[in-house]
Amino acid sequence: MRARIPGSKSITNRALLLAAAAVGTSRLRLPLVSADTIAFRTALTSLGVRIRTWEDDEVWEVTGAGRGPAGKAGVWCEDAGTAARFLPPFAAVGHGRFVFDGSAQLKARPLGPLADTLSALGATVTTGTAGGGLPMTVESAGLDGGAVTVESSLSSQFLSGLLMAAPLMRRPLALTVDSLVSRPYIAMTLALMRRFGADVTERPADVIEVRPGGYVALDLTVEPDASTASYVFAAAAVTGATVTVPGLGHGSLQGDLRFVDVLRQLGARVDVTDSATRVTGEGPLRGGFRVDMGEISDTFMTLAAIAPLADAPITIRGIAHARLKESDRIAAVAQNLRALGVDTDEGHDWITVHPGAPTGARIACRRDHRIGMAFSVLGLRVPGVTLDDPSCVGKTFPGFHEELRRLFPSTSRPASPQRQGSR
Ligand SMILES: O=C(O)C1=C[C@@H](OP(=O)(O)O)[C@@H](O)[C@H](O)C1
Ligand SMILES: C=C(OP(=O)(O)O)C(=O)O
Repeated sequence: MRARIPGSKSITNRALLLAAAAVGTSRLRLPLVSADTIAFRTALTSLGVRIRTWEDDEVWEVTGAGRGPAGKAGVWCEDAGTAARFLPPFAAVGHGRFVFDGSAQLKARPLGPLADTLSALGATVTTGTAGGGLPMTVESAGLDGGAVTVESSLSSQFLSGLLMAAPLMRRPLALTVDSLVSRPYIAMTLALMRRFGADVTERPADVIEVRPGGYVALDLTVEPDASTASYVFAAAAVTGATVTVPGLGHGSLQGDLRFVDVLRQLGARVDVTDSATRVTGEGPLRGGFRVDMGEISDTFMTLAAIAPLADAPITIRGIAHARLKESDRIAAVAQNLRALGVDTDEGHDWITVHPGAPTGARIACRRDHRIGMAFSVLGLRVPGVTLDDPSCVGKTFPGFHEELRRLFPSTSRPASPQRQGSR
């Protein structure tokens, strides 16, 4: 079966920002169209960037001015971490006063290290709480660059935002990276910056140097989202089906494609080519391992939700920063697994899931799309798994339930809002 996986959120929102910072008109083909990317697009529009959509949203055309925004603006980031972390540095290389705000969920997520670094670079920044958080006000008259350290143990997004703004600074910027999580997202940022023409050098000891010179407009086709693909790959592994995702293969910019290595460890067959990735379920899942998912933490819930079906415990570690996302994801996964009758142990940065015979339960999604999607996969094997908020998937994959039903029509599938009447 060929899955229809929408475009990468991380690539879409980076490409929107880089196109907005470039001189000229860029075209993004097959962007992700979901709450997170529409929020990012709308936020850029509030900053004065011209964006047009064509062909039923299959092409987004962005006209950049080659500089940061000017004037005064209020910018609504909704639930999007990428908007709250990528847009303030872009505003700081502009001229004016910009106020960023977002949902209660986003307000609870950290921004302190970004505020500190922007202040060290010369912007005037205030945040909603002492530790940093929305609303964030940025007042600036452009930035000079220089040498700063970016504390990156809570999120890599602070560093990505600063890096992408750096070519619009007046002088070179040298960033020393301290305690980086989610490292593959920085490789994605640097790769996309280079495609848009930036001059970037990675030096020893985690120093990244970016020289001024701006960006040039580009036409870019967005790959399918690898984090989203984890759900259909896991679904193949637990049902014995074969699922192929075209357009995701060797050369992908997304670290989360490495989730298939975890499925291989569980006993699934995995084939990755230049143009596609295919996963086939091959009998019972083999547990009895520990895996560090700190670099691919958006996919740890996909593994944790199917882990009770394995023949031995599975420990996932290195994921403390997953407590700072749309929900405290370690707590959310543990709570829901226990509600399903599955033994679970957790610590600050790890979770152990024991084998079990999960019963049905109503999953508490905590407005977290990935909790909803991960437990829907378990629902393919366990009758009576329902979601308290099926529409939470709209943050990154509004058509998730329909696509899972299209791929697995005959499996006991509970998560559909229509059939369960649980909306
Ligand atoms: O840069 C990005 O596009 C992202 C980075 C990751 O966040 P952290 O760096 O906060 O772990 C990831 O969880 C998020 O979904 C997208
Ligand atoms: C953490 C996530 O989103 P963001 O940080 O971009 O809001 C996610 O999509 O899982």
